[in-house]
This record gives sequence, structure tokens and C-alpha cells, in this order.
Amino acid sequence: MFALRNTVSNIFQKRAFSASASQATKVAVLGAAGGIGQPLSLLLKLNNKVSDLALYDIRGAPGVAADISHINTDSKVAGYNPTPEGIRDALTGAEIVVIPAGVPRKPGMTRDDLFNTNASIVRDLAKACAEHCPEAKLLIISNPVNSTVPIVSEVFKAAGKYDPKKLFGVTTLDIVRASRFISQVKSTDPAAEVVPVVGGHSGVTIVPILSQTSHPDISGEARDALVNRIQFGGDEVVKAKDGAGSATLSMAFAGARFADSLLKAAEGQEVVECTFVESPLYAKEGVDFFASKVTLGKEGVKEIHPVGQINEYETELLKACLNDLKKNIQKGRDFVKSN
Ligand SMILES: NC(=O)C1=CN([C@@H]2O[C@H](COP(=O)(O)OP(=O)(O)OC[C@H]3O[C@@H](n4cnc5c(N)ncnc54)[C@H](O)[C@@H]3O)[C@@H](O)[C@H]2O)C=CC1
Ligand SMILES: O=C([O-])CC(=O)C(=O)O
Repeated sequence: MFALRNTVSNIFQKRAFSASASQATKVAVLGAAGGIGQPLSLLLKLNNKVSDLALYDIRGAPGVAADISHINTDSKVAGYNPTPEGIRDALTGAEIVVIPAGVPRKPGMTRDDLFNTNASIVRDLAKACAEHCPEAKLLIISNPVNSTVPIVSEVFKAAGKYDPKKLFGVTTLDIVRASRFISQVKSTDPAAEVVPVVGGHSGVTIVPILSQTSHPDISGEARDALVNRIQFGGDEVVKAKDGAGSATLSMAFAGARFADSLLKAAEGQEVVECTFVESPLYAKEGVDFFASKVTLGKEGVKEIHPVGQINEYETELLKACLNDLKKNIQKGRDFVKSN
């Protein structure tokens, strides 16, 4: 994140009207005119590792692209309409595709309640990616992430194009929230707090590992409240927005951070992020997608790190997580097989 923040602040400090991209990297955003898509596209326009920004949506992408294209950073921006040619041109040559397309929650809904609408949206976009940019790294934001990521993997497998190193469920918002919330408990600098969050991205599948932070002393009710806030942080925003959707701005920030980490990794830096990937860690328990710390490399996933030592309380959280995650993953798989 520091680099993204530096990138942003450099842009303003130096008034870098001609910030030059260090290498040509095309990034496509599918769902670019939405609540997440717009600020995410804005942040990607501020990232000088991006040379081409392709914005696609079923409505409004050319307008968002025209607007963002006036920002004085040295990358090209193009908006694409929902036609076969539009999606083909948006995706061709993309190295990274970020997908925040789909409907968000309203109060009273779980992320799984979005499945019926978002599963087919993600499946169809994944088919287009498999056809037009099979080598791209895919960053899935659309919920329910625990199921949409397995959907993408099944689509790619069916197309004979699947590379598990290149498929990521974006769980960075859980990491961002965890560091923010722990800093509020401890009155510290949130940017300096590192909280691994493993499992998945929904309710009890979100497992913060507080024992591995610099505050393993948080216990009892304070710990329960903090863990609950991290697990249900999304609900806090859904409730506050009162029917107008879910987290968009903090998600855009988190998505831009994750994309930046992959861009840095593509340039040869080693970056570690927690992300939901095909993982051997709990495959024996029938859970073959799992978020844990992952070292990112040029090709995407370089190394999946085990969860490491956890305490009894976290062992119980993990049990509940695996139980739900298994069902969420299977639901995604079954959808592609029967649709
Ligand atoms: N992974 C995470 O941590 C988070 C995930 N989300 C999820 O992100 C998704 C998007 O949320 P918002 O941006 O708030 O929703 P939104 O409704 O504001 O925007 C979604 C956009 O997707 C577009 N869209 C719909 N179908 C499409 C298709 N077939 N192709 C291309 N674009 C399409 C819509 O036109 C709209 O512009 C939701 O599913 C939400 O639950 C939200 C916050 C955090
Ligand atoms: O809560 C939601 O529906 C959106 C989301 O995934 C989050 O904010 O973590």
C-alpha cells in the first residue's frame, strides 16, 4: 500500500503531468461504471505502472473513460460498450483484469443471496476472458467471492485455459479493515498494523489471526468484538448505506492496492498479500480454495504460505470457516457444471 500511496502522493507533489509507465501494462476493469468500478478505475489511472486502462460495463463505461482520460497521467484510457467487439477489444492484450461487475447487497441480505444474479454475470465474463485474454491475471471482486472464484476456475478449465496461479479472489478489504479496526482498539497507526486474515470473504469464513499481530494480548470481550467487527465489517457499511449498496470506496482502495501488488510483482519485486486462491492447505478437508498469505511473482501466485501457528480460539474459528467455505466452493462449481 505504501507504494500506491507514494504513487498517488508523487503524482500530486511532482504534478507529474507526464508520469511515464515503467512498462506497458494493460489493465481492464469489468463493471467499471459501478460504485466500485469508478473509484477503482480512478486509482488505476493514478498508478504509473498502468499504461492502458480498458473500462467495460453493460452501461456507462465510455462516459467514465472520457472523464478519467482527462487526468494528466501518462496512460491511455478507453471505454467499451457491451457488444462482442467491445468486450473483445477491452480484454485483448490485458495483463490484469479486475472484475467488480454484479449486484451489491441490501440490508438483510448475505453475500450468498447475491449468488443467483452474480454467478451468471461472472461466468459470462470469465468465458470472455478465457477467449480473449487467457493469460491475464484475474482479480475477482464480485460477490460471493467464495463461490465466484471457483466459477471462474471451472469456466477456464472447460476452455482448457486454467492456470491457478493467475486467479485471485480479492480479500484485501478484510486486511485493510483489520488493520484499521485493530489500530482503533490500540490507538496505533493503522498503516503500521499487519493482521493476517485467512479463509474466505464472508461472515465466519473471514478468519483474522490476531495472535500473529503485534497485539496478541487482545483477549476476552475485546477480542470477540474485534473479530466480529472484522468478520462483519461489510454489514456495517451495508447498514449505513441503507439500501444504496455496500462498500465501494474502501473496496476501490483495497482493489487498487492488490492490483498494485501484482504490478510490482510483475516487475520482479516479491510482494506478499493475503488472497483467495486455489490452495493445497486444506484440500484434504475438501476445501481447495483458501485465502492465506501468498507471495506474488511475475506469473501470479509464487508461493502459498501456510496459516502458521494459531491459538485454540482461532482453531475454532478456522473449523467454522472450513465448514462454510466447502459448501460455498461446491456451489460455485456445481453452477458451472449445470448451467
Ligand atoms: N470482494 C470484496 O471485498 C467486495 C466485493 N463487493 C462486490 O462487488 C460487486 C460490485 O459492487 P458495486 O460496485 O457496489 O455494485 P454496483 O451495482 O454499483 O456496480 C456494479 C456494476 O457492474 C455492472 N455490470 C453488471 N453486469 C455486468 C456485466 N455482465 N458486465 C459488465 N458489467 C456489469 C453494472 O452495470 C454496474 O455498473 C458486488 O457483487 C459486491 O458485493 C463489494 C465490496 C467488497
Ligand atoms: O458486504 C458486502 O456485501 C460487500 C463486501 O464484500 C464487503 O464490504 O466486504
